[in-house]
Amino acid sequence: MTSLHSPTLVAVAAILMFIMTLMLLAAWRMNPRIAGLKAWTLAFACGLPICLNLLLRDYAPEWLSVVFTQLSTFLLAWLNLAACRRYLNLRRLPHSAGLCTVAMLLLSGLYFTLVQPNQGLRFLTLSTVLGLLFLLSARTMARGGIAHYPARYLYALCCGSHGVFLLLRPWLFHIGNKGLFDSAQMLVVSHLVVIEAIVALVLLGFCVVMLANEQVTLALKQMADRDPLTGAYNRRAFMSMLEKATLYAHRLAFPVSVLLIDLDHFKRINDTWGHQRGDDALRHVVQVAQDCLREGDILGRMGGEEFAIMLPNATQQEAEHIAGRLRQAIEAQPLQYAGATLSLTTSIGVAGWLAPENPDGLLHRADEAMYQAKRQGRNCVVLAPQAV
Ligand SMILES: Nc1nc2c(ncn2[C@@H]2O[C@H](COP(=O)(O)OP(=O)(O)OP(=O)(O)O)[C@@H](O)[C@H]2O)c(=O)[nH]1
Repeated sequence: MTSLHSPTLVAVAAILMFIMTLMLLAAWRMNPRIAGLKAWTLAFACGLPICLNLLLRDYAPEWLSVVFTQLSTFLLAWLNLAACRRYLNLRRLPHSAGLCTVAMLLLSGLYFTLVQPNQGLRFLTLSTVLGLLFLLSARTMARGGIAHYPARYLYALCCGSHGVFLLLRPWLFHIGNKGLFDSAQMLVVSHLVVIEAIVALVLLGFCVVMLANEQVTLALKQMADRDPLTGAYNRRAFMSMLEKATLYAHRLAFPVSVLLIDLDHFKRINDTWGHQRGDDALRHVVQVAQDCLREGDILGRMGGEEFAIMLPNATQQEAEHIAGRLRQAIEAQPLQYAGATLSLTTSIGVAGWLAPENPDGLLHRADEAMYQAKRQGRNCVVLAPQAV
């Protein structure tokens, strides 16, 4: 590695940074709604001046080169952290924290250059700040569950490893300067530092593209599976999940039940209060229902003012209990609008899955029970007969 020519290495890094910035710029222009892409593009754009500064530092006064290095590397790490927070819709970083850190970096940089020259301490200060910022970015991104968001964890891994290396590299130079490394080995160490930075930034660039892709895929899946008005699953997604649940129930012999819920006299709400309030009422009912359900229960909008809930691992009796609780909750929490109260009630049909019934048959029995509830005067729960 001693045969590597340092300026060539830095020039390669500059070309790579330029390509990565263009790649992110294209990703941002194509997906301007993905939060954080703009900040990531700007962060990578800082890579280019860092490389140029490394190439030209012999031709400029040392203090100017130090100021430039501190500023551009800090901006890269800070914008990276800001991008992570924007991507996850977290609160923005306070400008005061950024300004204080950069002022501290500039002052220490100038102090260790002009007042008490000490390259080691200058390098240690900068590396520590950058390392901590990258570790903070890694910690910010690692959330949501690796199964759901693998790109976030891959990004966190790359960011975290780079952060650890940044924290360790001053010690590497410290050991070398103590006389443990000869000048050839010190050259290898400095090449290693540049190569690690190139590899880390290229990997991070690809991870950002993966993050953008992950968000687009999730948004498309959301659009395909969810009802846009209420956010509940749509009929197709609900039926597909019910089918899977009945297959598992058949194989593993556990119960599955379904509630079919219809809002009572919903036409009156639309006619009296308008379609807009009708929509609010539908959203309100979904919210109340979600609050009553356990994790793993699936709520779907089957059409109009009709909803279905799948309760995996619940017998018909347990489902009847849950339906009663839900009916009461919806009745007890009317929709408040402009000082008025919109009372809402529901008729609920309950059916427990009977092997080897198919999902349509199960839903049909719940539907029959729901119509029975309507006939019985509404605002009540009716159980489907246990025999098909
Ligand atoms: N606001 C709003 N209304 C909807 C939506 N989908 C269906 N509806 C209305 O829901 C009403 C359903 O009316 P009906 O089927 O007569 O039932 P109902 O008035 O609830 O009476 P019962 O079911 O017999 O208690 C109709 O007026 C539809 O226009 C929607 O997305 N938003």
